[in-house]
Amino acid sequence: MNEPLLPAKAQSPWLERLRALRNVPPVLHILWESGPWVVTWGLILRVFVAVLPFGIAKVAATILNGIANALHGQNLPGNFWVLVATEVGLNVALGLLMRVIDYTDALLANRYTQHVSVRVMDQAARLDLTTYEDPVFYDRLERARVQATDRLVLIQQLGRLVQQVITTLTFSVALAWASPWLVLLLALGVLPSFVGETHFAFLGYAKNFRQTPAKRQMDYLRQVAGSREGAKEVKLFGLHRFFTDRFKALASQIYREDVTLARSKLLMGGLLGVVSTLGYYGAYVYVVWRALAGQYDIGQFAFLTAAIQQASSNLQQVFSTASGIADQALFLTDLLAFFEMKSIVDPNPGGRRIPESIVEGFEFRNVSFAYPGTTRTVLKNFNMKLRRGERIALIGENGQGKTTVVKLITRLYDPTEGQILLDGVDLREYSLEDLHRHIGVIFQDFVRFEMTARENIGIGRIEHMNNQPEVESAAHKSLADTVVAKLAGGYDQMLGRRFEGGVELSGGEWQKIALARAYLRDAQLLILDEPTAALDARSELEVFERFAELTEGKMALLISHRFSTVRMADRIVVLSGGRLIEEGNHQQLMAAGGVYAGMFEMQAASYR
Ligand SMILES: Nc1ncnc2c1ncn2[C@@H]1O[C@H](COP(=O)(O)OP(=O)(O)OP(=O)(O)O)[C@@H](O)[C@H]1O
Repeated sequence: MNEPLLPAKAQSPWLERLRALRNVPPVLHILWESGPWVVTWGLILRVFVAVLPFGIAKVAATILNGIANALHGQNLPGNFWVLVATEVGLNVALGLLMRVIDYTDALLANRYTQHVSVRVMDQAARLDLTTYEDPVFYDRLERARVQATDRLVLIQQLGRLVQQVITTLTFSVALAWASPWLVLLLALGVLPSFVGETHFAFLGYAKNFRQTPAKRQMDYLRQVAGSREGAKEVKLFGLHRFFTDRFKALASQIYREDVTLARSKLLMGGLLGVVSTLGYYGAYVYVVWRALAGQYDIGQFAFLTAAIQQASSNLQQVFSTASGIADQALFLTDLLAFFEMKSIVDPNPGGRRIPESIVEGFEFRNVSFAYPGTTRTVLKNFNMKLRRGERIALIGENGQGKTTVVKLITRLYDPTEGQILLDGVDLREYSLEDLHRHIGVIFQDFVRFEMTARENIGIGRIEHMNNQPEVESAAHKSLADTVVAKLAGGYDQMLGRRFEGGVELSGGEWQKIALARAYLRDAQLLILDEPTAALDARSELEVFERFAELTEGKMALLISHRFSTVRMADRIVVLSGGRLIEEGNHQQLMAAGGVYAGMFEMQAASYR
């Protein structure tokens, strides 16, 4: 997962390019899935459009011969005006069909974008947090996101390729019929520009690949300097210039690389273009020469020059479209690689069901843990039990591993060593989805969904989102009802300022809304990480009085730095350096006079 798809400077562009073509079949598959009917119709129309130019040139040649004969005193052929009408009809049909093709391409691009965007979202949700820690993953996700949209070009190119191949074949057969040299001359002229085109397409991709980390940084700077969240600090700390300078430095580095590539493309492209023009005119002069020798009548001459023009430009387009597809296929490497990524945490969908009524509870047994990609052990031989009906408070100084315990019990990560047991069975043996169904958790950095108040609460239990009495009861338990009462739109009030009509809440108000989410869940284990950090003293006391009633008979894990909250727990676990150093209830720990007692006294003293 960690190795980049391409080295910083690609060593073997041709090999990479050929390998990228492996992406075409899966992309065709995705296209087909996005809209089988649109694809089929698009193809049928392309075949018509591909053969029409041949018919048009043939009819034009016959018309020309008719005119030449008439000028030499012979009668016009009987069907002359029918031919003229056919010529006009074919050209009108061609124009119309091209428009219909544009329409089907646009439809397909729309469906493709939607289909792929949904797949990207599904896949991002399936992947575990471990994957999100990895910057390579982030770069890939970023590229995959871009690749999910804006693939109209690829769709058009695939369709055009079919069309161009057919048109080239029809005219090439006609030319080879007249003289195989003509086809050879044209092919020799076109080949060098194909090589040039694909070479630059590859260099372009490699460049974009290299630039992704810098572009991600630029996006970040743009966002932080221009967002509502960043605005306060950017202004007050005078960070504007600092951010723009950093942005400009990155932008000019990217600009230099872009210009270098564009220049060499201009030089080489121009040179190779001359070669193909020479090939084209070589074939043309050959036809002129044979016409002068009396081997072609005027109709044949006109047809052959049209055929040279059509075969040459279509052949050239076949190559450039193919190289464009290879180029686009290279870009899709990331999208497809992203689709194939697997979670490290095994969701075990067929695993055991969580008991409807947990008997013994959870147990951390000799658990050690280091975050992926790091070597520092955050938890060391950690042992802790959480019995049925128990309310545990986890305390410790910053960075001692409290939130990490929550991430492990919810299996956002798995322990590096040791086991977490639920009713004596390793947590990994249970279905992850079922585990999550039985846990209600609100993290310290809970999400403020820019949606309505009802949705913000309902997210705790999606199926009950529209069950008004339940949403209201959860809101009452967490004091969110007092927040909602002040909102003009009540439960349907949009929260946050991103969307029209939204109102911003204070930190404590958001926290009450988030708490309601946990209460709505009706889980066997309720986990609150700093649940009252933003609440005022009165709210905190009220929340906890209710909390005690609400968690009766359930398990609760509470992380807090406020001892007024902590002392209500049945058992307090003190973490230090990733180890459990003390445990007991408030009275026991105070009597023991250890770390807890010291911390408690310190906080109490600061209030006196
Ligand atoms: N995603 C991560 N990747 C690497 N290290 C991490 C990650 N998250 C946390 N850590 C490290 O793990 C240690 C424990 O973090 P944790 O969040 O569990 O602490 P905490 O006790 O909850 O702290 P606080 O009281 O500040 O919330 C910290 O030193 C932190 O740097």
